[in-house]
Amino acid sequence: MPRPTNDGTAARAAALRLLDAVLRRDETLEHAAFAATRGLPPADARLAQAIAGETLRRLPDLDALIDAKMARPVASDAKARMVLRIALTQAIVMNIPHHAVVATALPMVNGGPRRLVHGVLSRLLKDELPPLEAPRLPEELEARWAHWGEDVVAAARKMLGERPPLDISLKGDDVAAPDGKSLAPRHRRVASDCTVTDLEGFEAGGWWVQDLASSLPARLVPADASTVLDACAAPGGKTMQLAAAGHDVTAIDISKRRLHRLKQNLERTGLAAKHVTSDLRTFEARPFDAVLLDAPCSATGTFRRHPETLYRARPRIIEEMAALQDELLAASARLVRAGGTIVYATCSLEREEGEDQIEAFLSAHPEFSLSPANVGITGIAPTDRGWLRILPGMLADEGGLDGFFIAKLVRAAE
Ligand SMILES: C[S@@+](CC[C@H](N)C(=O)[O-])C[C@H]1O[C@@H](n2cnc3c(N)ncnc32)[C@H](O)[C@@H]1O
Repeated sequence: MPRPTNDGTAARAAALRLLDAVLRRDETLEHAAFAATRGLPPADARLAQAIAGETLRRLPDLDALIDAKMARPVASDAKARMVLRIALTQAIVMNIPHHAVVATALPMVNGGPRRLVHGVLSRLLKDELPPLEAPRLPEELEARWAHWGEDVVAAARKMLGERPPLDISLKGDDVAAPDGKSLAPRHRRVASDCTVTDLEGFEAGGWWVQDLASSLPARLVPADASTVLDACAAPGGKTMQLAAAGHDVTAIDISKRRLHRLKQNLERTGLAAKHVTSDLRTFEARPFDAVLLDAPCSATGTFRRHPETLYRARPRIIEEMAALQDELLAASARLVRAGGTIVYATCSLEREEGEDQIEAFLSAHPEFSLSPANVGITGIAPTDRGWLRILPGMLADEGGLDGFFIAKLVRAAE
């Protein structure tokens, strides 16, 4: 087990392991953090995650700066480049003194490309470094999102360079909760530079952290739906909304580990829902009045909080996710009663996981039709087709919200 250090090298080595896990092994930062920061004091673990996260936000710009100082090209996954990326991030974004940046970078390349890293880093740190406030997105992603419009891509860049706001959902109207601006019923946007567990009312359990966009799908479940299946439920943000709204909720998820977190969330908030570990595709039950399908996806809409999605969401992953969503939608159709509602959602900015998915579903299931996804929030309105497409740039003056696609599908009465 690594020993705690007071010279900062262990945190940088952990940041390097995190970056490596994301860029070379396609892991999420959250998943990679278990192994990469094991045994580190919490402050070092937090620093490692902050360095890796900030590096991933600005990778194309960091690489351009590095390349300008390299005599010969260096592979994108070479250790020298990884160490230089981490070092530059600390100097540019985190305002860490240059001597500390160099002193913690060089031990990572001892016995390796130390001379190269030292030389390039010295040349880089001599110059005035740009602030990188609106970082470029990876090239292939900028190309993929171009169809949303230049303004959307520009807004995405801006959002990537900013600290995302912290949204909370309230269990009721009179709960103890931190102050903040309310953009929707039972929503509050609070200061983001704080520790969540220190905020007012956390222990009392009257609220939970949930991006405003992520709270929209549950708002579309009809108030008179008595029984609701939360079909991909963990860790339970939407389950809690549904339970707080008074529905009889059954929450299922294929992951036992994630469902355990849902159980803990229900316990903290004192809300009730049945929970079952199950694959939705084989789940059997009497049809529900409504099914909320918050499907697994590439999660590219959450790039502000999870910048690694910008690199993980390659076309093959999107294709695999779309195939799974197709199966999950078919299972949801089987589990909703005649006259009932399916709310389908993905935190993705890819049409394959949103618009295309629903058009294909409607062709294969003529018994379903779209109902306008009106959430009654200023600035968030359904498209002409009736679904909600949440894009970068929406509610920008308020701090924005995650990218999402949400459709409300109603099954014809028999
Ligand atoms: C987007 S997350 C759900 C987030 C959750 N609705 C919330 O608001 O907290 C998608 C979830 O789908 C689950 N999942 C993936 N495949 C599944 C399947 N075949 N059946 C049921 N759940 C599945 C994953 O384990 C994951 O927890």
